[in-house]
Amino acid sequence: MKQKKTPIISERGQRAVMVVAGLRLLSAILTAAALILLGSAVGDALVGNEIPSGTWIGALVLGLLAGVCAVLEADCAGREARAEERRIRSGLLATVFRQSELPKNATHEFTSGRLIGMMTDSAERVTEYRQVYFGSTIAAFSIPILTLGYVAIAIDPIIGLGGLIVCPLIPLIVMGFLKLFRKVSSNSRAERARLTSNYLDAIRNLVTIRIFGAGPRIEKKLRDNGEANRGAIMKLLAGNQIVIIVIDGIASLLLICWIVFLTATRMNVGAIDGGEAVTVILLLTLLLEPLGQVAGFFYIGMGGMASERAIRRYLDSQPAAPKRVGDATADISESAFAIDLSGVRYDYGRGEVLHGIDLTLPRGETAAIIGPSGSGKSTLLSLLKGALPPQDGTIFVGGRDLSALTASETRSLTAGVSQSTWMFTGTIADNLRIGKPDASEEEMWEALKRANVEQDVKYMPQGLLTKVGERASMLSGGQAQRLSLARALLSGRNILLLDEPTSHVDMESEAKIIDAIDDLRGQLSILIITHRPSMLRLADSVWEMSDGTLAKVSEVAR
Ligand SMILES: Nc1ncnc2c1ncn2[C@@H]1O[C@H](COP(=O)(O)OP(=O)(O)OP(=O)(O)O)[C@@H](O)[C@H]1O
Repeated sequence: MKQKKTPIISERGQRAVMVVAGLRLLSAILTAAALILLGSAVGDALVGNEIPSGTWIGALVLGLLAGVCAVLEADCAGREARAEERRIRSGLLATVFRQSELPKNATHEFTSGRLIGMMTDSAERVTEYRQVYFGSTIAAFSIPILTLGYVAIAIDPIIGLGGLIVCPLIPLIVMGFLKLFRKVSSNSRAERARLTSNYLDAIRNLVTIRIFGAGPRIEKKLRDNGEANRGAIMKLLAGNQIVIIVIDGIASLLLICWIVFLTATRMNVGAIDGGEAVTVILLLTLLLEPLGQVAGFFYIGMGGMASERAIRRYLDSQPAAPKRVGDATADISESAFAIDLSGVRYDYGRGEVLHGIDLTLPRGETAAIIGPSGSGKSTLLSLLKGALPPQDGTIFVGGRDLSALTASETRSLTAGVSQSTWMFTGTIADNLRIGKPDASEEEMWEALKRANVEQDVKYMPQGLLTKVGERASMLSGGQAQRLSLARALLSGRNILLLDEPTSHVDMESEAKIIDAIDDLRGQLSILIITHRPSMLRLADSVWEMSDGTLAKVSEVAR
């Protein structure tokens, strides 16, 4: 059975396409009516008849109405294009957020750079193509057929049918060019996507690039990418120009000559009179409607179709939106355990890395996991955080079975601090409110106090409104970690997952973080991954991960 394609454009958007097509058609019909009136007026003038007084006014009114339709078409197309663009972007963003993790593999088709390109450039191209171009193109290609049909019925069948015979020529030429330029067009898109990805990579790794003095090399690479992109665009534009010259210059000239030849011949044999001949010649303007669309086809059409295919491929490769999305923060049923794992296994696809993990963290207690690098600690934490989907064994967090939850529900069960904190460019308050959007100032100060960073913020020039800089460049590593802890506390979740929170900070900051966690003990359930012996004294139980297996090594009776 053929799989149903994921719709990129909403139902409303699809209806808008039909409205745009309808308005373009209506505008053409009104123009045709005005031209027919004018043609008959010329016919009357040619034989010396009096021109009916309403003719000019009628033609004027019809022309004005055609203009109004054209304006409405442009307005509807533009408005709906922007609305669809917003919808596509937020749909893509929601899909990205639903992913358990962002692609790490550079060979993955949808790298971060590609996703950014998709949400910006591609979303715009799709809507420009669908909402603005597609409807008017459908109409533009039907207008010559309707016009020639009218000519065949109302004026002369030979001219009408003779014109209809050559009509398919234009789509055939377009399809020929389409084949010819497909590769040029896809090359241009590939180069653009490569450039976006490489720029993003360079920006993300600025510090590393600087440390290793790799600036000139990266700069040269980006320059080469930019040059390749420019070359690809120039080739595309050159192709577009060729198409415009061929279609406009040759096809339209041939069509005009052919219709004029038929009209003159029929007038010669007396099949039509002068007025009818003039009407056919005036209607020629409508026969050239599709030619106007052809020029856009290679830029808007091909780019839009390819972007649509890429977005669909991305959406189809991602899990569908969950049916139910609940806020699972309510925690914590009657379960005695904040975390309860039994027989948990995990395989990234290259062999098992967790071999049947059993772990219990009683509510209100603190557990620490130690173990060498690569033994599986982060994998275990990723499962608990909902960054990896459960595979084998049972995982209960806050009394909830993770196999029955969506990734976002799982994520909402816990809060955490990781090795290096991500801060948004904004104020301290902005960053805290990620944890609780409606947090009051009092709540924020309380969280800062609990995270042992209240004094630091008080001494900052603008307190909560102090800007942290890009990637928290105005804060010390230790302050960023404690702010991250405050953010986790503000979220109100009562299970904390701490992934080596002191690994990148100095001893003074480490002491402050340890003090903060010490004060939280008993109030929250805390799981800490750590290499630091100083943190172990916080733990009620210490577990050791070794090559994918976990064993309890000590327990403090309190
Ligand atoms: N995304 C991934 N894809 C494939 N294998 C992975 C991935 N992440 C981790 N691994 C592998 O899983 C194993 C456990 O890695 P993990 O990061 O969980 O160890 P860790 O104990 O947290 O190490 P560290 O202390 O260095 O962070 C390693 O062999 C690692 O190579």
